[in-house]
Amino acid sequence: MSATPAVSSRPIVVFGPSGTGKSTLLKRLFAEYPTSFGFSVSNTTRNPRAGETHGKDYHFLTRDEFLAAVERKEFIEHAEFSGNMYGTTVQAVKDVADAGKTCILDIDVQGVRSVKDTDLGARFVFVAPPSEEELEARLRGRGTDDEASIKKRLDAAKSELAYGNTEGSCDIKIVNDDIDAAYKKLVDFIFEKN
Ligand SMILES: Nc1ncnc2c1ncn2[C@@H]1O[C@H](COP(=O)(O)OP(=O)(O)OP(=O)(O)O)[C@@H](O)[C@H]1O
Repeated sequence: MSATPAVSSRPIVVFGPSGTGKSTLLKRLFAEYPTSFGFSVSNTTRNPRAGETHGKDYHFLTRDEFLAAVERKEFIEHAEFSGNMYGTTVQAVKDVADAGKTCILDIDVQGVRSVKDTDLGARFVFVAPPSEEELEARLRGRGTDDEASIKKRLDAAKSELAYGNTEGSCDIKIVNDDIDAAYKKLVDFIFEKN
């Protein structure tokens, strides 16, 4: 068995259209290196559910606290879903590095732009589909979205692809054609083997 490579404090931002395979790649990464990586703890204004712990599952904030943190520009990204606010702060990402892990951020293009405006020193991975046809096939094959949601995701994919293909948007573009090859590229990039 090979030794686990040294952990970097620089966050890794993974972005790309919905259905391109980000979760699939990250699941494999976390399974292979269970102690090296972490996700940041999100903030939310929704009420805790049974068994959820403040600071572990979420940082639970009142709406006023949340809005004050937005005002202080503490958020990388935030959004409202069914009446509750959710978001990721710069501090939450730094907390992961302070715990000795590399923070992985799986975010959209707006979030990517926002991370670039911080002092996090992140590295950026654009996960691209082999083609738009294959992306559509994967979204359908996943079986988690209805027709309207698939249309919405494919629409959003166009601007995600355009951004990812822009010079300087990422440090590496990984075309997720063959999953094993794509995963190897991801690992080599993360551990700076190339
Ligand atoms: N290289 C690959 N070849 C074929 N199918 C793949 C490949 N990678 C992922 N898939 C499949 O494509 C579908 C979408 O993958 P996944 O859910 O990981 O995408 P995602 O980018 O995380 O999407 P979202 O942003 O919506 O969370 C899944 O059914 C997954 O099993």
